[in-house]
Amino acid sequence: MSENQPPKKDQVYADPRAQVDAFAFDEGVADVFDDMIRRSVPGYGMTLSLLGIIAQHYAKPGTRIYDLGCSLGAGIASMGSKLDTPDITFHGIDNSQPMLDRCRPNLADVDKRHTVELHCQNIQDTPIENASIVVLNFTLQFIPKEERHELLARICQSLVPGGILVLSEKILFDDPHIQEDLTTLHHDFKRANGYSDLEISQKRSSLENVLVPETIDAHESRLAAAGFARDEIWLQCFNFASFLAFK
Ligand SMILES: C[S@@+](CC[C@H](N)C(=O)[O-])C[C@H]1O[C@@H](n2cnc3c(N)ncnc32)[C@H](O)[C@@H]1O
Ligand SMILES: O=C(O)C(=O)C[C@]1(C(=O)O)C=C[C@@H](O)C=C1
Repeated sequence: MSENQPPKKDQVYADPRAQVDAFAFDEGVADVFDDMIRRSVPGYGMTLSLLGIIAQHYAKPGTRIYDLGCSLGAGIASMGSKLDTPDITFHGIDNSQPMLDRCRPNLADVDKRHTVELHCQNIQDTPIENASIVVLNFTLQFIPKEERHELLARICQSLVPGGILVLSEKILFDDPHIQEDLTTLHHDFKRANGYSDLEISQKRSSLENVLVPETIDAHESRLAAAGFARDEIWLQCFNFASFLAFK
């Protein structure tokens, strides 16, 4: 993602002899993360580019925009590089130092227009205030299920009137046939992007109990319980969906 270096290819799960450990956002993953997420999440590029348009609509002068689980800064770059709203401060939060170490160089354009603060922190401990936009782009799925409500309730309380949450997640389906088919289509997408069957199955094992997806109903019930007045899915690609939630 850095403008100066060619993207590094994700081969984290390509070695047949390697032990498959629980998935972690460590140096090895951070080093190839842009390639990994683009080849793994259908609609990721579209999610990012439309996030820029969403930000132009909902950002309010004198407020903050939070990207919780900002990784390499792709969300902040997409929102901030064209945003003209004055007096915006971006807050990028991630608890992976290897991610944040590689983040700032990707924000050169945003840095010219807005203040950007990066914090290495658990998003569950991050004070959130005066927010017009909060983004959880494929991050809530890594928070223990029973702790998700509290985070969303805090986010809702922090939003200024007219503020929004963008929540993107891998999702589950109640119907086992649909679950099976959309999982197969997701794996077909990965194969079409050059991943081998071994890489797909090793990554699947490593994400087991680390990335815990839920159904659309479960997300929408939690958003309502957390205080959001309404929400809608604005993008879905196979088993990945993004919600817009309004205070
Ligand atoms: C799938 S990545 C997010 C991708 C990124 N939002 C994007 O759009 O490119 C999930 C990120 O959330 C971070 N993360 C997971 N749990 C976290 C937590 N409890 N606190 C802070 N960051 C967390 C990980 O380190 C990782 O960088
Ligand atoms: O590869 C998968 O199966 C995924 O679920 C993709 C996913 C994600 O949704 O966060 C999983 C881990 C990495 O962070 C990148 C992408």
